[in-house]
Amino acid sequence: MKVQKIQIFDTTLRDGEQSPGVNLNKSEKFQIAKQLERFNIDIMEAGFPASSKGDFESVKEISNHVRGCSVTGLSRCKQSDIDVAWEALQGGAEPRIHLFLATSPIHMASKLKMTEDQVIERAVESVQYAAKFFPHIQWSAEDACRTELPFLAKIVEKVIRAGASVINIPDTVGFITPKEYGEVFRYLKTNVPNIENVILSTHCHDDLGMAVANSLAGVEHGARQVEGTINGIGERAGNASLEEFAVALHVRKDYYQCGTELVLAETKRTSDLVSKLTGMQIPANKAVVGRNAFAHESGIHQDGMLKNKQTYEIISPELVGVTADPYVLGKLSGRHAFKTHLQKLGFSINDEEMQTLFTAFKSLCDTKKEVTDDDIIALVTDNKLGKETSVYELKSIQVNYGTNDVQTATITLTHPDGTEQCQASTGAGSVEAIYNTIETMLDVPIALYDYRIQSVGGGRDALAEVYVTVDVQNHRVSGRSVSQDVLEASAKAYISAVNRGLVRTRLAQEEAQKA
Ligand SMILES: CC(=O)SCCNC(=O)CCNC(=O)[C@H](O)C(C)(C)COP(=O)(O)OP(=O)(O)OC[C@H]1O[C@@H](n2cnc3c(N)ncnc32)[C@H](O)[C@@H]1OP(=O)(O)O
Ligand SMILES: CC(C)C(=O)C(=O)O
Repeated sequence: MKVQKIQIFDTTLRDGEQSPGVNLNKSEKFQIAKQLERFNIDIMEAGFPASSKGDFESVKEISNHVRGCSVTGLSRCKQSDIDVAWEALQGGAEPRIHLFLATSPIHMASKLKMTEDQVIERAVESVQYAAKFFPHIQWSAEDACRTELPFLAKIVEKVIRAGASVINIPDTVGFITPKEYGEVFRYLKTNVPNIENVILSTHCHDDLGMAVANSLAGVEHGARQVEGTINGIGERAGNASLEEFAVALHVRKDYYQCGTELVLAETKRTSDLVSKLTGMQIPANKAVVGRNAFAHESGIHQDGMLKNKQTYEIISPELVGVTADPYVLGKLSGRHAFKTHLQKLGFSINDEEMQTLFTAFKSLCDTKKEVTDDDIIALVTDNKLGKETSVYELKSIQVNYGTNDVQTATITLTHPDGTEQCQASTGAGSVEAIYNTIETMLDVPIALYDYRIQSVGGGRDALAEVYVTVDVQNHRVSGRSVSQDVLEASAKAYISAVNRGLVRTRLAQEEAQKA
């Protein structure tokens, strides 16, 4: 099968920056440009040089330093814009200008206030003028998809004759459907002489959610360049998302018989960088780069995936540089995924334990939105603890507090072997005094990692709920306790975390011995 190459024209730094709220400085634009170079795009639209001094400087810097692709800048059909663009782009390896002029009746009459003939004349003049400087000229018919086809064909013919080597057919307002867009390309191919000598390009907006589908339709009808942005950012609802387009071509090569030369493994990194620097968050369910794009939560899907990934996965996450665990445990998960996850966490569980743990897991899921690894470790250790008698227990606690004093806690603790010990220690605060005292009585070193307190219920008799996270011999574990008294809840939460830590340490030793 012969695979036809599609050129990727990235306009993240131009149309992408037209996203409301996005404003990239020179250094941010340069960082994105270098990542786009690693992504191996073919053409990078670095900005609109005549729009501001800052954008001019950015385009110039990118053009002078990016070598892996051709750098271009947008320009109105206006000599002064073309001059500024040349000044910014002339240091580049393959300088290219992107000229545009609107061709739809509404844009010509209301915005440009020009007749059809004037628009043709201006377009031709501008291409001819740009040809004095630039070896490559792209010309775009702004709002092409609301342009009458005979007029579109006429102006395209004239600008080709004037020297344009790429003709772009933008769906500026995201209005067209895939079938109609294909028709536009088919019409131009049959009605414009010498059109085979130029590259036809798509540029689709996503107002009706069809930007990627339209770009693919353009490719099916002869477009050999596709414009878009990373994460689909851009004016209004954005542009065609390049990562979605490229992965669609890759996965459905059998159908499109076309491909890009993008380094797809750089997809996620590129998307993350653009999201970070533009401040535009990626929706979790966004195709290819969303947090959930490769995540499977329901039991039947997870079971299928564990048996054969091809049951539910058409894109391998590694293809686009995603490494996250695909299995999300939640209330819709089943036994197969739960057991596999326990194994990943280092626990081998027999059938009887599995039954108890799975029931406990399902009830936890009914009360908690997201079940984390910490929760699952707590389930396993609590299951073991439930059968244990050998744990530390708080027998009594007394705290001496004074505003000008160091605080003192006196604690009686029952050790796992049944013996009792009473000890006192000081601390800068009451909770610290309690934790210092408990630590002096334990056989293992404990490091406090996190402490949080909240009230349960309202009013004077509200309960105190304390969460504690500690490290016990390299195992991070949490404990929780609720009590009428803040200090008692603090002590009990700490001891509960320590008990879990000790069980976790012992389980790890048992697993190591088995291995
Ligand atoms: C579809 C697109 O995404 S096109 C790109 C859109 N991007 C941008 O506009 C971002 C950068 N733009 C800017 O910074 C400013 O608009 C500038 C610097 C380009 C121009 O600013 P101003 O001179 O103040 O003009 P303003 O933006 O208000 O109006 C645009 C003018 O350009 C004209 N114009 C619009 N498109 C074109 C074109 N392709 N070729 C020639 N003239 C054009 C308009 O008719 C209008 O002319 P008028 O002043 O004679 O009425
Ligand atoms: C300048 C052109 C290509 C454009 O951005 C559009 O029409 O949307």
